Amino acid sequence: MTHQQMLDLIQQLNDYSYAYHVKDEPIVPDAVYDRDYRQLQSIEAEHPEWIQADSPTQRVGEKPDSGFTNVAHTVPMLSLDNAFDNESLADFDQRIRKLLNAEQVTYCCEPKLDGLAISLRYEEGRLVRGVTRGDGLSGEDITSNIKTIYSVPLKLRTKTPPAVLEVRGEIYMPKEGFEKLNALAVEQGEKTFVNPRNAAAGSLRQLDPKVTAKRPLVMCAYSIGYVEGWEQPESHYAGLLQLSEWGFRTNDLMITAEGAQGCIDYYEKLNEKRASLSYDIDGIVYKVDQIALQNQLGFIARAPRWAIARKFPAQEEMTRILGVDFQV
Ligand SMILES: CC(C)(CNC(=O)c1ccc(Oc2ccccc2)cc1)c1ccc2c(N)nc(N)nc2n1
Repeated sequence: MTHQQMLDLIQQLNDYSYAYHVKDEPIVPDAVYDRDYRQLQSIEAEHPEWIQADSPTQRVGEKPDSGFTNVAHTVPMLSLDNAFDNESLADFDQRIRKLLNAEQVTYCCEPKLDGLAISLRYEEGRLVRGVTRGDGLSGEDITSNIKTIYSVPLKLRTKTPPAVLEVRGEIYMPKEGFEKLNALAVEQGEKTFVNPRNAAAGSLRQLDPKVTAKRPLVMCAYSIGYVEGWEQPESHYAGLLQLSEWGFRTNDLMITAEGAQGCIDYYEKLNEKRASLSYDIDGIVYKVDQIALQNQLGFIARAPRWAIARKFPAQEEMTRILGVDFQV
């Protein structure tokens, strides 16, 4: 096989993986993926000098020699103010309309996944670093573990990537993967995790990427952070669609809605769906969709004035563990 044929094989395998892990629409049976993957492994064994950074064989590397280093975020990872009821959502909308002197504001409404926040840095379209949120100003460099997650693209799916792109998102463990992981832990007489969020956190804290690679982790993008050499779209929602084209998983339940009522309707709808989702959510994040309006509104201390989280009632851990509903 020639060098170009190997490059085509890498592209083919990455296309299979994008379809399966990002779009949830597999285009080949697993056996085909495995056969092509093994073929790539044997070519790379024959020609190590041909190995590419975005080859799927490069997802599971060696342990970092000593722990995780601390890295400063280029742009802080901000926290969110909370709204606890519909009235405070209405107050949020009213405050914004007043500050903007606007009749009605369009919001981007996104499920708030119950996982860990992460910031990914791409240079010329290639993944160079993955950093945990930490205290918002700096976090731990867990790149070796991040690379093992199939829904994290090793290379952006575009020939004209931004010079620098930082993407923020959530790493989470779907409920089914969580149940299977705990069942296996019980079988092996090991510690079980209390909930998917803790299981995801524990999996990302592993020093050995080979352990993380065996954990069913998913990454969902929710924000463009720092960017260089690319004209950002005017709307946050359009920015997320662009991320999806570049190879990131975004949440298919996100919508744009008009005003406080649109946000309240979305809350009621999602609250009904919540128990049937394949992953845990702990609320909704509402964001002013127009970037120019976000910039006009700015931030209060470490939270944006233009975004707010609306939490669902805490899901009783006992309900989860015993499956008995304690809501009286
Ligand atoms: C809105 C934001 C706080 C992200 N945005 C930022 O972190 C952020 C950070 C600097 C920004 O601009 C600055 C640039 C320089 C200095 C200060 C701010 C803008 C946004 C946020 C936080 C958590 C989220 C979550 N769990 N789920 C979803 N779905 N969305 C979320 N969105």
